Amino acid sequence: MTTSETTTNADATGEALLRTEGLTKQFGGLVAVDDVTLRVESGEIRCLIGPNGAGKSTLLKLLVGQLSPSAGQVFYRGEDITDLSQHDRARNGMSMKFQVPAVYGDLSVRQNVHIPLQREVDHNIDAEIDSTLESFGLLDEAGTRADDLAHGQQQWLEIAMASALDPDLLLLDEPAAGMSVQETERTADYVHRLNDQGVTLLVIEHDIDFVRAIAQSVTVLHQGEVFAEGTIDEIEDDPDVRRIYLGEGH
Ligand SMILES: Nc1ncnc2c1ncn2[C@@H]1O[C@H](COP(=O)(O)OP(=O)(O)OP(=O)(O)O)[C@@H](O)[C@H]1O
Repeated sequence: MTTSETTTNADATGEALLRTEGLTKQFGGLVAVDDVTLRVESGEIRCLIGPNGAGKSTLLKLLVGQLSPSAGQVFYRGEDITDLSQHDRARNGMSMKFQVPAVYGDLSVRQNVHIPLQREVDHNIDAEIDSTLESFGLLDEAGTRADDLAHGQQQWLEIAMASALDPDLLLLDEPAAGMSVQETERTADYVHRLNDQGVTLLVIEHDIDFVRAIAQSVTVLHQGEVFAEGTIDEIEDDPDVRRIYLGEGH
């Protein structure tokens, strides 16, 4: 098993941006997330990998407040946010893009990006939408119905929506799923640019080339537990990690 001290960006108080303590989620008799204690440091790009059913999506939903844990706590900037709603977590700077694209298919690309921004009392909202669309290569598609976008563009639209409110922490569930090599590379560029702008990212991904392109550190989940942590090289060289992936087809 690998452990590493590759991430040392904790803030001046030594506090991680996001931290969990013994986080656990049971569905009936199934323990989907099992006693997970994890730190995500401010400024890092962390990838969360693991075989199918390892508990990755469930863990992200616990972090963002879409699910309540059976046990354990979530801390954000040192504050216990376990009982905060998803909305309140978003107001504190956490944002998430889910695995299944959740754009509003009947609305235009522009209207979709307007949704997260509509509470803003900013007179420059049109300029803000334009700039967000431009950042994700979608300005020419502003008037297109979201349902009529290509799959990759829908994924980018969702990342655009999740990043429209300038989150400090962005959680992405398989942002490159179903993308071509070129689209995946572009998604990696977007992730890097968001990170350069100060966004901390926690990304679930199966595509190891994408993980290699973006991850500064990697956490491996297996059967709901943290199985290994380290750099991508350490993780790929870890015989125990290789073993749990054998026969998984990833
Ligand atoms: N709402 C739910 N009710 C019951 N069981 C669930 C629920 N959500 C997830 N599970 C189960 O919890 C386990 C972990 O699922 P989860 O989707 O978190 O895994 P994952 O690592 O994201 O998998 P994948 O890589 O296939 O997306 C699985 O056995 C899954 O069937």
